[in-house]
Amino acid sequence: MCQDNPVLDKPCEGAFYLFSLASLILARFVPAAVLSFQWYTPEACLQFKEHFHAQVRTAFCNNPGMLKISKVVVVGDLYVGKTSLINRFCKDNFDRDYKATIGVDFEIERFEIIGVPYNLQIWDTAGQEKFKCIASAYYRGAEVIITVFDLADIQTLDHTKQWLEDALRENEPDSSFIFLVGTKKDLVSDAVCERTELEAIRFAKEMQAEYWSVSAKTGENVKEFFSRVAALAFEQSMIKELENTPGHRAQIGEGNFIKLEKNIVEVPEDNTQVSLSCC
Ligand SMILES: Nc1nc2c(ncn2[C@@H]2O[C@H](COP(=O)(O)OP(=O)(O)OP(=O)(O)O)[C@@H](O)[C@H]2O)c(=O)[nH]1
Ligand SMILES: [Mg+2]
Repeated sequence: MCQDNPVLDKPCEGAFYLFSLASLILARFVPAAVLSFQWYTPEACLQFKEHFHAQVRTAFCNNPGMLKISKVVVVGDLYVGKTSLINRFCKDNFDRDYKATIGVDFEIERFEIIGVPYNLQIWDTAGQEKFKCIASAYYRGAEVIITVFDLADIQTLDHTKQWLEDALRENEPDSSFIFLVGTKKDLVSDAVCERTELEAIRFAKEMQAEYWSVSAKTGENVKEFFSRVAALAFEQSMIKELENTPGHRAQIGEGNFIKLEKNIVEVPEDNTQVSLSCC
């Protein structure tokens, strides 16, 4: 079983809190695309209840037993570390040996956001050319597209635009959050990392993506990154659902919501962070 994320559970203090709050307020009111120049840090991933859209808060106060699922698709060159990133997050392990993904694979990860259960369905796709047509069949309906490159192999960054273009082609315009993720942070020196990140942030801007750097080996930024993914996807899908539904609140619970059998969730009135629940 996964442990609760200690970073997310511990209260923020002092400068961290201010930074976090400022980032969140920015993140709440400014679309991710506009923020793409920002370099996200673990502190930026916290999302408090009051920062969610009022419609979303109201919907969940009235319907705390609903469970929502969002689809996440992870793309990028072979060997960049897509599977390792997902395995570090979902299974908290790391394998030094390379085992190429054949076609696609997926994991479901449970979250609790503002006291509400929420699932991410994370699709891991193969980077090898020969599997591309199998993998691309699974791009459709992605609420989040994560384009991955290897911080230690700059060429893989050049290819991210093509991966993103392929994934976007299968989705409605402006329907997906886009992330650009540099992996294997542990393999590069601070100077190389900094240089590559400058280039990556430039790419992220063009791709209208949010940039993160992580290490599946050490776990650096991995939980924080997926918590950010979950918080943004959750809010966006809720707002979309509410906007697309005449009568808004009256219709909550239809569409792709899954009703839980029993009401296991209490929505607390105080500040509630995004937290990871057991696998
Ligand atoms: N040092 C280090 N090695 C990593 C990291 N992430 C992945 N690797 C290694 O890089 C290799 C490739 O990782 P995978 O996760 O299998 O790569 P992939 O992108 O899923 O590859 P395909 O499935 O072929 O598309 C493996 O040997 C991993 O152990 C990391 O953060 N640090
Ligand atoms: Mg793989």
